[in-house]
Amino acid sequence: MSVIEIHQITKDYGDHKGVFDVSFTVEKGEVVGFLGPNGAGKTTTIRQLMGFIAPDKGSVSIMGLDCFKDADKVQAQLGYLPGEIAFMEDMTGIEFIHFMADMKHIKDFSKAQELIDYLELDPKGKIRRMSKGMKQKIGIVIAFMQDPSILILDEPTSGLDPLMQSKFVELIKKEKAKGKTILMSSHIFEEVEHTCDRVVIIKDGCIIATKDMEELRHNKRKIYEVRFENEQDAIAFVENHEGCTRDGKEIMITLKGQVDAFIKDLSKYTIRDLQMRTQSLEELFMQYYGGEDQ
Ligand SMILES: Nc1ncnc2c1ncn2[C@@H]1O[C@H](COP(=O)(O)OP(=O)(O)OP(=O)(O)O)[C@@H](O)[C@H]1O
Repeated sequence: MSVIEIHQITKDYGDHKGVFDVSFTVEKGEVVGFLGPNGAGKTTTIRQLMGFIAPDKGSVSIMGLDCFKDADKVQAQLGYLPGEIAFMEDMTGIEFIHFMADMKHIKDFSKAQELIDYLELDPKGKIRRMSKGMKQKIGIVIAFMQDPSILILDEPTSGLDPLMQSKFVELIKKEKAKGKTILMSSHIFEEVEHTCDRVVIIKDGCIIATKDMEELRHNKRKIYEVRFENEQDAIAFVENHEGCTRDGKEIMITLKGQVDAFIKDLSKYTIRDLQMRTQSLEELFMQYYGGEDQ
């Protein structure tokens, strides 16, 4: 049995909005990234995992419990960071954290204090006067403070500065080392690359790819940028090479293998400059987002 099991769920909001026949699992100890463009259906899926809404069709379970029917039991086991946190704005940060700790029957506050210190959060002020980043840190403290074995995080680093984003990556790595099962949606490719074992990509409410991170790293293509001596040669080269783009005397092509024929063809021309770089994970994901074939 997988820790998280999403089986053929559909939640149809009409007008092609919602999620359609979505299935995936998260295994024990796995960190899975849930990626997709705005409005793709990530939060809608996560809300069904939290039991806030029921699927029209299909089923969602965590540790064998139905996420909607057994919502209370499921939620009690989870650490959850919502995409948009509903705060009690008149409370101070620390009052709100204590309030949530009481709701979750957390007696030992040491983990919460450890997280407050780690995230360099000053929780004394009123929430209504806090920045987006400070509020996000409060959300992270609340999600992690009960030391849950399963974490569901909806865009966890939204609003955090780069230093805090990398501290968050370290936090996920530590939790992963402890065997935690984590599902997190994200728009930040670097954090996904550094933390996830697998990524599930959703677009227009449907899963379009599930990829092992190692496999993705291995499949990264190489991007070649070539500056020709004269434009006519660049034009001729582009005509003979599919997927090649040109800007004046410069051409750009993305290759996976096939490099020998490319270099031999290039040698027929006078070349001013040649640069090669490995495709970033972001560029790779953009192919999925844009719907290009892999
Ligand atoms: N309660 C609702 N009623 C009608 N439409 C909804 C409802 N909730 C979500 N939607 C629509 O369903 C689609 C998926 O929304 P969702 O919030 O799941 O996307 P997302 O992948 O989390 O996007 P983002 O990255 O922008 O947070 C969107 O078009 C959204 O407008």
